[in-house]
Amino acid sequence: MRETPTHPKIIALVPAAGIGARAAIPGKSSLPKQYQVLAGQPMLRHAVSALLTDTRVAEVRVVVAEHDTIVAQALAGLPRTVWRPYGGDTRAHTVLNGLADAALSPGDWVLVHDAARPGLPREALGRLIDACLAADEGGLLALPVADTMKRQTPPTGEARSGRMRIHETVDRNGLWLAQTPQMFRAGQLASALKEALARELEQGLVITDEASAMEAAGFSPLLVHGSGRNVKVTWPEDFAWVESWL
Ligand SMILES: Nc1ccn([C@@H]2O[C@H](COP(=O)(O)OP(=O)(O)OP(=O)(O)O)[C@@H](O)[C@H]2O)c(=O)n1
Ligand SMILES: C[C@](O)(CO)[C@H](O)COP(=O)(O)O
Repeated sequence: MRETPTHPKIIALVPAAGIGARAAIPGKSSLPKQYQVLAGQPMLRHAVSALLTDTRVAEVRVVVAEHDTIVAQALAGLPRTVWRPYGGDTRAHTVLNGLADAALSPGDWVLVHDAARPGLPREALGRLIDACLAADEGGLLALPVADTMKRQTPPTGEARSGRMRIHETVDRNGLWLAQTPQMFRAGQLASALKEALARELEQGLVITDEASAMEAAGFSPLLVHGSGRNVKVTWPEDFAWVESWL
């Protein structure tokens, strides 16, 4: 990476190399969920378009699976948008590959956003950028937990199988649900992800988002109020209700 210039730029990076296993209907072959059409457009196009609504975002870089043949059509004509076939085995690998490929200075900001969150409102994106720039610290969109929280027994297992029982009620006070975008300095994020991936192998550290890698590296990312519309399409039934208000 180059030296940090006086005015760091802000780019967005969209990991879009997943297969959407949980969103697939058993026994039916389907496109990865990011290419499913919602309100006339592929979900990925909605997610990228949402990022482009803030003119401070200089570029959106989409990282897709190596043999992806759909992305060019899905994103055709969008300004300030490029895509690369460097998807990895996990989301963290995909993000790290995307960072390595981008010509970024360590001090540039990167907004990592799921392809599977097509409903990001412009105001929520703006809130995150404003908060991180003002504090000069990384952060993420998130929502305080609104429901009563239960922990299941047995502790591992398919939560949707219907064979789980309650082990205990968990105090929701102070708990948040992490969303994306998650905004960090490029240099710090790349180092944190590399370190976290090494520890994942050696110590079983779990990294499901960029913030978990940053936390493991000793940072305490800002929690910025997200939006109920910024949900992640995860299960088959999510497509219909997310589409209904896109
Ligand atoms: N190896 C991977 C895995 C996930 N992702 C991306 O990470 C985002 C959030 O992940 P998730 O919702 O878990 O997507 P999938 O991994 O596709 O879903 P599933 O776990 O159900 O297979 C998505 O934009 C997905 O495409 C990625 O780029 N590379
Ligand atoms: C990054 C993320 O969307 C934050 O909620 C999430 O951690 C990634 O999705 P996964 O379903 O846990 O793989």
